Amino acid sequence: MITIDQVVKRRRSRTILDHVGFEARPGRVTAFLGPNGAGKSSTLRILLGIDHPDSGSALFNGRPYRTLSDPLRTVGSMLEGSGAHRSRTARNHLAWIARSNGIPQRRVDEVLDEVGLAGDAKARVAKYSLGMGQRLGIAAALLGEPEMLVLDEPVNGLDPEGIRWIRGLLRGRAEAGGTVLLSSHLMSEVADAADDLVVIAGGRIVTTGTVTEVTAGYADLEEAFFALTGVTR
Ligand SMILES: Nc1ncnc2c1ncn2[C@@H]1O[C@H](COP(=O)(O)OP(=O)(O)OP(=O)(O)O)[C@@H](O)[C@H]1O
Repeated sequence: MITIDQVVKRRRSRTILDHVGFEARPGRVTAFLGPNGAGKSSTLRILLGIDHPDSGSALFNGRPYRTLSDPLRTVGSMLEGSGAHRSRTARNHLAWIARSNGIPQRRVDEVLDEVGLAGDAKARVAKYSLGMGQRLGIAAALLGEPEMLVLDEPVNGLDPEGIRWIRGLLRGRAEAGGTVLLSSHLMSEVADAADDLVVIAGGRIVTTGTVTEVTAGYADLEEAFFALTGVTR
């Protein structure tokens, strides 16, 4: 269970997160949606303990990320692509993360297989496409077999087959009882894969609910997104 409560973040004189609060529950895929600059990454950085809020809290099963005793086995995360150094291979990158977190090396091959990178595992990350980098980031998130996943814009750079693949992966994790939170600025590409939606605009949560609840009264998902976020087409 992920619980974000009344998070406020200021940058210089601007309030970029204004009492942001929502939950992502076990067994469900929660999509955190909003246009560019809405505050998605800032919220997820606070959740993952990279930034501090000015007030409020962001917790995994009631605990801040920084206090988790075995973070990679509890929460798998991806922020801004793979995070791998360009000169490394995917296998080296994952093996290093596994080693430094006490995760068995057999998991490296398992996750490479799971994300479809087994055939490219020995290529340097510099040669990877954007979509392959996303798959590597997701592989790292899965290494510790965590019960919760937090992914920032995971569909970015994926082709239609990749988007279908990630939808299936996220659904599978939720069906196995996991908690899945992913952000996107593309409503249509993730809403189909989601159970619950959280929509943010201008640093404020503008709506939360199931897909049916959020889209009630609108022609379709796109219409709801544009109306709720004030983005003009
Ligand atoms: N380090 C920073 N210093 C100043 N302003 C920042 C900083 N980081 C983010 N912001 C501002 O905070 C707001 C929210 O940014 P954030 O990156 O969280 O949005 P986002 O919804 O993730 O959008 P995107 O998908 O474009 O990253 C934006 O107006 C951004 O300019």
